Amino acid sequence: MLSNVGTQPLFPAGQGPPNPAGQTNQPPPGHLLHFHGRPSVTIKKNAITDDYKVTSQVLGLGINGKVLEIFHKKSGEKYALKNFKLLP
Ligand SMILES: Nc1ncnc2c1ncn2[C@@H]1O[C@H](COP(=O)(O)OP(=O)(O)OP(=O)(O)O)[C@@H](O)[C@H]1O
Repeated sequence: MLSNVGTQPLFPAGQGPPNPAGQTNQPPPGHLLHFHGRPSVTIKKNAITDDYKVTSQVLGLGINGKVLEIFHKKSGEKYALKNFKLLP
C-alpha cells in the first residue's frame, strides 16, 4: 500500500483545511479539530508502472496476496506494494 498512515491531525489545532479557493477555513472559536484514521489517501488513476518500478521481490504474504518491493522512479525511494482484490 502506498499511502502514509498516521494518527496526527491533518491540520494544526485552530486551523481548518484549505477551501477550493486556497483560503484556510477557520473552525468556530474553541472548536478542536480531531481526525481519526488515515489523514489522506490519494487515489491514482494512472498505471502504477508510470511512477514506480515494480520488482518481483516478494516482501511478504498477506491475506490478499503478495506484497512486492517497488521503487519510485524519480526519487528512488523504496515502497511496499500491496494488492487488493476488488469484489464486484
Ligand atoms: N511496508 C512494508 N515493508 C516491508 N514488508 C512489508 C510491508 N508491508 C507488508 N510487508 C510484508 O508483507 C506481509 C503481508 O503484509 P500485509 O499487510 O498484506 O499482511 P496482512 O496483515 O495479511 O494484511 P491484509 O490482510 O490486508 O492482506 C507482511 O507480513 C510483511 O512481511
